[in-house]
Amino acid sequence: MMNSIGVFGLGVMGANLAINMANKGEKVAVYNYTPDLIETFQEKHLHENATAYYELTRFIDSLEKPRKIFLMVTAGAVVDSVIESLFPLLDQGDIIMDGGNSNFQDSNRRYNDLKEKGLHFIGVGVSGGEEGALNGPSLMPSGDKEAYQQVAPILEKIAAQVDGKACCSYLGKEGSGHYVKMVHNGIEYADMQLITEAYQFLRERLGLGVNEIAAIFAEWNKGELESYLMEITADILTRVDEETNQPMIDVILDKSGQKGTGKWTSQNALDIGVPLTIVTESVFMRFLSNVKEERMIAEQELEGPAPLLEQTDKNEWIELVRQALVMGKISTYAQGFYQYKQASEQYKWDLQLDEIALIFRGGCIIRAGILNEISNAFKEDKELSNLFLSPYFKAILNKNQAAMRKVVIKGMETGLALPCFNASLVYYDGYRSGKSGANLIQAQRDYFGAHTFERTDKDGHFHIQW
Ligand SMILES: NC(=O)C1=CN([C@@H]2O[C@H](COP(=O)(O)OP(=O)(O)OC[C@H]3O[C@@H](n4cnc5c(N)ncnc54)[C@H](OP(=O)(O)O)[C@@H]3O)[C@@H](O)[C@H]2O)C=CC1
Ligand SMILES: O=C(CO)[C@H](O)[C@H](O)COP(=O)(O)O
Repeated sequence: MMNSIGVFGLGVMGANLAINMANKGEKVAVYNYTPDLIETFQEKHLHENATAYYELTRFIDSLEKPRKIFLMVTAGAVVDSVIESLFPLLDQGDIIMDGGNSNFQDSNRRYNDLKEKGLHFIGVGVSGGEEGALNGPSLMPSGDKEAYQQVAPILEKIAAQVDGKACCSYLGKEGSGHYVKMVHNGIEYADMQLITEAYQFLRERLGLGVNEIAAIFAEWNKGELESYLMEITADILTRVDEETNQPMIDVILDKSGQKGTGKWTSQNALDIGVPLTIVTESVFMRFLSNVKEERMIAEQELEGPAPLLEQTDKNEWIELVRQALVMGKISTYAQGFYQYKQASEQYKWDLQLDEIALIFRGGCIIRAGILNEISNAFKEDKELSNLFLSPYFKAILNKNQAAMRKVVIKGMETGLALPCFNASLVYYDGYRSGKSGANLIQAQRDYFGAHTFERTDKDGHFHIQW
């Protein structure tokens, strides 16, 4: 019997996706560039529906036509070299899916190159980590719709399911699926940083212990802040290091890694003219975290205010921080979904924002209760530009902005950097200002560079001798 799909790449994600497919009844062929991971797969994941191949030709020949091959390899040049190795073995109409965190511009190129050669390329954003890959990830596929329809029964079956709906939908042409995944990761960075800022405020300014904070986060996770990241953070804070008996969080070095998708999201926001300040601050904070040695010196050299809040009602501050976190989260999604809207218009992708929010509800790292409301907001008003203006979110922001101000001011007064909380508030105040300061910018530009300006009282572009 022929295999219905082939998985190329048996690292963390590929092996688990292959087993997910096998568990759902697909006959899966698996292959890896080096034999070690094939052996590991056979030892760890023996499955009646999964067959491992050590030779690429046999792997390809075992697949039903049109062949469906799911690549789960390191993003970047590796994807091109794998496609090159596959190309001579494939026939017209075969379908290559790339599930890695590929740059959407690479996916645009691969889509067009393969189309010219008579092959289909489907970029599939995958989120959910190891556990999601095995039990149901969020999948963000794009490419030719007809090609997608041929793989849809498999992808929609292996994806997470929420309220009877698969967390997998055709998103649009070219590399739009990888674009959606990229911005997903940007939101992920910002959400992680916002939770971290809430944690730092509670720990370093209110003086709460990790177990108290774990309990607070677990409680918050039952309400407006319900999300996977909130849930795992509460869990992380309860973990004790077996070697030192200290909270695990206190023995982890405060230098953050990153693979680049957050940075790409910010770079693209600059390219297409979107104010993505919260994600960008979170990327910058990861960079700043990495100069640990310099920060340790600066801590001794540079002055700041007394760090702890005195004579304070802790419960009142805990609630203020919760409200600030809700506002930060809404602001992050507002900016991220605004980026989707702008990208969709500029790249002519016709992204459906309500659908994107739906497929993020299960399987992925940013899954959160708020996504139902985000989907509703864009479903109710297809022209909605910014979530801030939807009735549901407007009401929350009008209520929570006062709390955000108090937390941000207290952070500044006590010398605690809260870049993402601060960026949320700056964005909120900037967005709700009918009058910006850009008239002065325009005057300056015209003064030094004769760049012209528009007037408030008549049409046209004007330049004056200053
Ligand atoms: N880990 C996660 O949580 C998530 C990861 N992703 C993305 O999925 C992709 C895979 O990630 P993950 O499984 O974690 O990574 P791993 O490092 O576990 O696996 C990488 C895979 O790529 C293969 N590979 C590396 N170099 C080459 C090469 N030159 N030619 C052919 N194959 C090669 C490896 O094979 P070999 O051992 O033979 O080198 C291995 O199968 C990445 O793009 C990642 O960004 C997406 C969502 C979540
Ligand atoms: O795509 C993912 C989750 O959605 C990966 O876990 C990704 O590696 C996370 O990004 P980074 O390593 O840059 O923090």
